[in-house]
Amino acid sequence: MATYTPMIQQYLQVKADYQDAFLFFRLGDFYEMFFDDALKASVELEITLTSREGGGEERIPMCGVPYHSASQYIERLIEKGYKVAICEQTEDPKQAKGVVKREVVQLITPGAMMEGRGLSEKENNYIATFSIFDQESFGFGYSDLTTGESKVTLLEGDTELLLNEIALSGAKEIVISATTPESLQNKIRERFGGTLSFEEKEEISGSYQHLLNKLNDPKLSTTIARLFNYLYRTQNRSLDHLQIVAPYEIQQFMKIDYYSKRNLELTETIRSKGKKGSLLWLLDETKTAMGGRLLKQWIDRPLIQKKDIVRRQSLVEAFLTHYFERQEIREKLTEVYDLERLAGRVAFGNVNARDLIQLKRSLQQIPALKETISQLYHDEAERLAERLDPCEEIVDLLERAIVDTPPLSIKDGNLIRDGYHEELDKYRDASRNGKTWIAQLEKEEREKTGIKSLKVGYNRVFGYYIEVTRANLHLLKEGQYERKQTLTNAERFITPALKEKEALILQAEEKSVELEYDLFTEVREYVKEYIPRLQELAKTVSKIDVLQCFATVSEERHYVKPSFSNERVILLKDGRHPVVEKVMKAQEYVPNDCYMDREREILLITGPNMSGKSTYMRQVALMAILAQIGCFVPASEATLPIFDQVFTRIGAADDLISGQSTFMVEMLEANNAISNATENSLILFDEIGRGTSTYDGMALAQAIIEYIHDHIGAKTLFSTHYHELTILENELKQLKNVHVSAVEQNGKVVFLHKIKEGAADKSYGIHVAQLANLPSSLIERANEILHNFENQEAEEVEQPASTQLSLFEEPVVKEKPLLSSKEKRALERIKEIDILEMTPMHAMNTLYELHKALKNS
Ligand SMILES: Nc1ncnc2c1ncn2[C@@H]1O[C@H](COP(=O)(O)OP(=O)(O)OP(=O)(O)O)[C@@H](O)[C@H]1O
Repeated sequence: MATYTPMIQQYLQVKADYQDAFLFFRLGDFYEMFFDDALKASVELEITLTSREGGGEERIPMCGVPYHSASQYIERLIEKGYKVAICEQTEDPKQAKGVVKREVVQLITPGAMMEGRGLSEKENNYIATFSIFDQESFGFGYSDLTTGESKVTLLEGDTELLLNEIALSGAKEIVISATTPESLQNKIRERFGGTLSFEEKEEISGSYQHLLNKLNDPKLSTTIARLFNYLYRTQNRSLDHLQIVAPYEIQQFMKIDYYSKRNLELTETIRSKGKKGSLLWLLDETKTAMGGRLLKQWIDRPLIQKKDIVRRQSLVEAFLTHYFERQEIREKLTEVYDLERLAGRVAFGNVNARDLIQLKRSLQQIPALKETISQLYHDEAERLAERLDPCEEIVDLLERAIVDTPPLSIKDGNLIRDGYHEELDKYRDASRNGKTWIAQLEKEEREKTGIKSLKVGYNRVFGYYIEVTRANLHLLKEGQYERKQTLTNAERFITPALKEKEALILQAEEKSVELEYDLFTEVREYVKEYIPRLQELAKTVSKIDVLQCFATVSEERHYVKPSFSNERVILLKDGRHPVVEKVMKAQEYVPNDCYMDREREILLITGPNMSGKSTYMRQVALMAILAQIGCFVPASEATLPIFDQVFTRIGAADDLISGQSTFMVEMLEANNAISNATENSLILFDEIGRGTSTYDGMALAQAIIEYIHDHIGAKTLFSTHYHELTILENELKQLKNVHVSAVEQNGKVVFLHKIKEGAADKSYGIHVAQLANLPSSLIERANEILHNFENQEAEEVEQPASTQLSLFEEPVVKEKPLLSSKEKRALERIKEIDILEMTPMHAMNTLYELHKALKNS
């Protein structure tokens, strides 16, 4: 084995504990990386790879980043899903015997970071954990280190339920025990690509025991303890901002599985995976980062208790009907900084004076906010107003202590106000007096020497000096000043008195900078005591923000307050798809009604491609979700049941990740809906069965519809291309046909996007293909084939037809060659020939022509 230098040995020792992270090893002004870390980091960060001697036989690969700009490199690695261990010198090099002691002071990971580009201000940054109690019982929890929130629940069900919760949380990192089955670990990696981290310690530590007070099941406590142990171990600092852990039950909320959530594009679009184009994007009229995060949480978990929904609705109404107050509230909210994350940074110790000024400004908005909310004259709103805590003590302290525009750095002074601290004022006086003395000196020396251009200057190396230009040097007496530095055009001098003052000034300045830092830390510690109050305030402010946001969107987009039916009735008049409506120009969107009750549990939707079937189905689901998060809905009148669950099978864009065939995913999702839906659920099935052969698909589609009809009774919107299925209306009492209308004008299809009763009479697929500009010869050919199919069908119908489609027997399809138009013309010609009237020559010629025509067909 190579005998490395002591420093490299130290590196290897530290690195051994952080195998899965890049080790940023502090050497002077750089963080250096060695060996494999260096090879990998030089590629990932596009930095130069060098090497150094390290005692071994070969040179050691090395690369490094400057200490002062390290954060941007760290962020880049974290964004790519890596972890970074920060290893600092932990003793003064002057006192070190041998190699300076170094330790990892913080592990930065995708789920545990306090600042940086990877953090989106309107999104939580969750780190999750789970414990496996037995095959069908799991503990699942998650925290946001930036805000200090944590939640935990017990899940009774199979691993799919667990995977679904993980997916819904959107966690960037999952902390698990190394004993977690390999297959489950792989599934998590495949499906979510999040970083996995390991922590074995489940014992509850005293440092956070008090945060578990609300957890009445030890399983909940041990689950979240694993996560806290990981955070305490890797962060190595105060986590005083962690809040009391909130238990939750998934049954308290509308259940929308991860895939349905994606299909409905609730928080991101399927294609771009971005927020733009999602329901969240449409709704986001929040003014604060905290409000933005809460909005996303509300969309992720719609309510199912009528009283809770109605409470939100009535607040939204109060905000909506008070236009001017709402505008004022919105204005005030714009001035409110991210109190939640700020509280986290105060605890973490990385808050600066500018943050504190922003905290002060935010808190200064609270009294006016309180006042305006009281003017809504609404009981619930009044309760919100009462909970707004202006934390006057902090405002007062910050007002007295910190200057209005402090610098970014907290180590260079100029942060603390005059008059805040006597000793600091003394130092400042000393320094100011010294400077006045120097200004005075300049004046006196000019008079004394008669040199008008004589000046007193300062630089870091020589301190204060008197500068005289070369041309004026002759005016100085011999030995008047002590020569210090010669420049091309001037000489610089000092005097003992100047140096004496300089010492006083510099000493005072140094002392005041030190003192300012201490005072700032004191202020920060004081603010730390207020973290729980700030967090409470943040919660109330974010709630107000989301409620005003609902009111704003509802007003701007003309939404109505839905009422809730205990009779499981859906009545939507002039319903619109909120997002499609927004991206379309005004008035272009065609509103549609939807009526469903106990007699109309299933709507079978037919209509041409592109006519708006999916849009219609989605708009019903989105309205249900909007209603259950407490927002108003895009319709002129709306009554809805409270749905316990929403299931969808729409589109196929998202199936690639799981590595299953589209059809398999389609069936898995259908199964998921069928086995979990109740009569209080909403099911959207968009062209189920399309992924297999026509007859298979049709058979499955029909069987699924029958099953839902006979055994579940969930409200179901089922769109299909199989016109044959429309006869089901005759047999299934609660199924009704509706269609999206289209008309044909001059051989082209015009979509009306209007939902009408009854089945569509025609499919317009080829017209749509024409719209998509497929070659005209191809379109012509498709029309021909269609024509043939239709003739063929007509012939088949002439045979005795069964009233129901035969589902499980292979239907008899006559083998018939399909003829091209040329062939058809040739046949027609043969039919028309009167052979008896032909000469042999004429017959030969005709045969030749027919052969020629058919040869190229
Ligand atoms: N009510 C409406 N008003 C105006 N435009 C609409 C409406 N509904 C849908 N559209 C427009 O029609 C397009 C096609 O809609 P959608 O995807 O819902 O059709 P589809 O019938 O489900 O089609 P396919 O059968 O091919 O999946 C949408 O992108 C939208 O631009």
